[in-house]
Amino acid sequence: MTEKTTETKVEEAQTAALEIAGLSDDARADALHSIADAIDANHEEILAANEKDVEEAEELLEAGEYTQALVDRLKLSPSKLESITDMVRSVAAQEDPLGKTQTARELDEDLELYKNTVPIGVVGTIFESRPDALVQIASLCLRSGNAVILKGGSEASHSNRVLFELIEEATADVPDGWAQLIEARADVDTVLGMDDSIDLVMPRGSSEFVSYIQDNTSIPVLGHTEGVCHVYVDEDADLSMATEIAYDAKVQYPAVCNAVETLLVHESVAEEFLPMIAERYEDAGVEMRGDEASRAIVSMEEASEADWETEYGDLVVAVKIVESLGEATSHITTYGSKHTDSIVTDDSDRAARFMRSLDSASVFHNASTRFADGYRYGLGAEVGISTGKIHARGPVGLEGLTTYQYYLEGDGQLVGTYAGTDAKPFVHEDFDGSWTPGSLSDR
Ligand SMILES: NC(=O)C1=CN([C@@H]2O[C@H](COP(=O)(O)OP(=O)(O)OC[C@H]3O[C@@H](n4cnc5c(N)ncnc54)[C@H](OP(=O)(O)O)[C@@H]3O)[C@@H](O)[C@H]2O)C=CC1
Ligand SMILES: N[C@@H](CCC(=O)OP(=O)(O)O)C(=O)O
Repeated sequence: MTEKTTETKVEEAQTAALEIAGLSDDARADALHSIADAIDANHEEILAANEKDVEEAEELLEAGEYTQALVDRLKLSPSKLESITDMVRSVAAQEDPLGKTQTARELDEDLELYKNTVPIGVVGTIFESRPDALVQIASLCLRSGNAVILKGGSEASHSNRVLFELIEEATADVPDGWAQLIEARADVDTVLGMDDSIDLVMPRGSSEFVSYIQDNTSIPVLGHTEGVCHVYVDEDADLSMATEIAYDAKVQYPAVCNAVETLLVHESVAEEFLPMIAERYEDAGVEMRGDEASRAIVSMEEASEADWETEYGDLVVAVKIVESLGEATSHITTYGSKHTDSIVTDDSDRAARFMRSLDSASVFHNASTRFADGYRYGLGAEVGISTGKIHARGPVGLEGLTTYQYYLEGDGQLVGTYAGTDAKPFVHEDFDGSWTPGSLSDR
């Protein structure tokens, strides 16, 4: 059998998008349960494929060509597979994102305007070598009635192929072609040129890569890029809490984009706090790199200017002592990536100042940056963490995969009635109600 071209795959997805949008809530949820069951039943096959990817990646890690962070994100395990299927089932359990009436407005008697959620259409996704991302993205797209083009990182190709085939087989009742796998960078370039057929491109990866996508397509792009995340330990912080948060944010999963990269510490608590966190970090093997003031308190490597803007994705953290909250927020504005930043303080006014001064997608008070995640936000899963502002920010779940349509239900009204010297005034009053196909509400 000849392999389909990328153009054919995109065309098939476009046809499927129109059909999948019409599938019932139950049909979309049932298909997700079939995906979860298929993954549960095929651990061996998935892990064998993943083993091949990991072996190849580990060779390149030894040769110094890959980072540990890449290998960590690539690796699957039985427990990771369980958490993947939990996420798929959790996406299935989410309320139907489609057909929700966001606004019902009476324009005049028997003239009603409804703003209703609908799928985006065909979504092109390009993501890093993280096989769980393929399953999360496909699940969210299916639940929200979108067709999806999936392009994962080349290091995960064996894992992605097996997972994709399982998803395809498990969703035999869903319109054919709703999910398509592409593998080469050249295929991505083809997709970027198909602006008539693709409605949105979501790239996840380095900022260079996301810029490359933005520069090479006229399709709207929702970028998901690096996380240079901060924890600021304020002068009024509970230092035990600050230690636990700084530890969790760095150590719990250092390879991911919501891990903390820079700790900012108010000068009045630095003498007490830095030795506390240094002891915990030392136990976990975290390397600290600090400014001169931090190094005068705890022995660590010197941080260079480049450290402030580096996403280590590893057990390394930069440390800086600041004189004020203003200095902390200005440091974050200068060097951060508008992903996720957190303040630890008992002073709610200062917490509010911190949160309002920053332009990051997620800003936390007394919590670890690692909470920036679709599953933890109750979205079921995430397509990724958007570092763009329009149309979705932070963890992108089902809502970020929908747009809306206006439906107007009338009874023969004409615009001429509402224009000119004897113009009839509009009512323009919102009411509680949802659109019922083809009829006016019986309020
Ligand atoms: N905010 C978020 O949700 C996320 C952020 N990230 C960030 O991404 C970075 C790590 O990603 P990394 O593993 O380096 O991923 P890369 O940026 O190297 O690659 C990601 C994907 O883009 C593809 N790609 C890269 N360059 C091109 C190109 N020129 N043309 C076509 N496709 C291309 C890769 O394909 P190929 O493998 O074939 O090269 C891969 O599928 C980190 O900074 C991380 O924080 C990652 C994921 C999510
Ligand atoms: N939300 C995810 C991390 C986000 C993400 O996609 O990270 P990554 O792909 O590793 O850069 C989590 O908390 O595991």
